[in-house]
Amino acid sequence: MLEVNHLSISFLQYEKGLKQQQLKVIKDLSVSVHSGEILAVVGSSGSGKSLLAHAILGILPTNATTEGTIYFDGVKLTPEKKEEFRGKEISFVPQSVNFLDPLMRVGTQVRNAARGASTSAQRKAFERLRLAKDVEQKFPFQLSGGMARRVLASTAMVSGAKLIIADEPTPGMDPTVIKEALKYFRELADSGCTVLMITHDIGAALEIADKIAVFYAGTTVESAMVNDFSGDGRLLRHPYSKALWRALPQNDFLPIPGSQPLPYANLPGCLFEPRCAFATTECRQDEPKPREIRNGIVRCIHAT
Ligand SMILES: Nc1ncnc2c1ncn2[C@@H]1O[C@H](COP(=O)(O)OP(=O)(O)OP(=O)(O)O)[C@@H](O)[C@H]1O
Ligand code: NI
Repeated sequence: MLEVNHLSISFLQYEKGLKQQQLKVIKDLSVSVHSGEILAVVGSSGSGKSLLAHAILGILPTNATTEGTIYFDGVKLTPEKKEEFRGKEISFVPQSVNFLDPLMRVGTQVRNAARGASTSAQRKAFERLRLAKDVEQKFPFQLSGGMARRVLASTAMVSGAKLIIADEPTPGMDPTVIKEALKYFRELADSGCTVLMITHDIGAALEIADKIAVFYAGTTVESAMVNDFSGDGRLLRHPYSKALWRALPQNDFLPIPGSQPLPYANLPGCLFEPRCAFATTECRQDEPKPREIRNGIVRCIHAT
């Protein structure tokens, strides 16, 4: 249903005076999701998760240049196609509540954004996400952060879209509402909808996703089945995925020392090498190419 192949995104930036430089923030990123599946995209802040969503939707800023191809339901997504599908076949739950129109009552917004969803569908979604009846009459500034996020999620839920891209849909929500929202996404997927869910919350991802794509410094280091995240993490293929898994409170709770390289660091070899406990001199030479191992994809020359 969705196939992103070798996506790269650069931003044109001005340095001192009129000198310009291309800053590559996403490099050779590929992901694919089948219909009825939930793919969770996890990775630290700044790894390129939102940019992937914006590239699929065609809402990158104008100083961005992209390479690579994106297919949706067999159709190559050109800028025209992206605009045609946006809000119809492809629905978006944005990370920022600033996507809400400050001057429009939220009930009307949800129905408009979902291209004419019925009032009863909108009310059902609000009820499920525990938004009181009077919320539809409110303006965005009258909502709390968590309420605004529930309004944004409702839009995707009533849209009837074939593909939902949800960028951090749950922060600020109560645990019971998070559970309900996740269940809602799962039901939509079970009824044939495809979901790409971007999240910091690996726990939430593991609860509902079929597959997990792990992002690091603008690329996918691993795509794994959800069941690979279990036990001591030995089924995982990349040292970063294993480290993420072990950093969870229910596991060893061990943080990973160091930090993600910045886009302009321009490391020659593996981007995770500086933080990797298993790195060898070969890791510093070439960028590892994606390889298929045990039904997953990994970018690490040492993975088995
Ligand atoms: N308009 C822009 N111009 C220049 N760089 C940008 C722009 N937008 C994003 N970036 C850079 O691209 C990288 C990826 O950003 P992105 O928003 O996709 O991260 P993210 O994984 O969604 O992070 P978070 O989890 O914090 O939402 C970051 O290094 C960011 O600084
Ligand atoms: Ni983001």
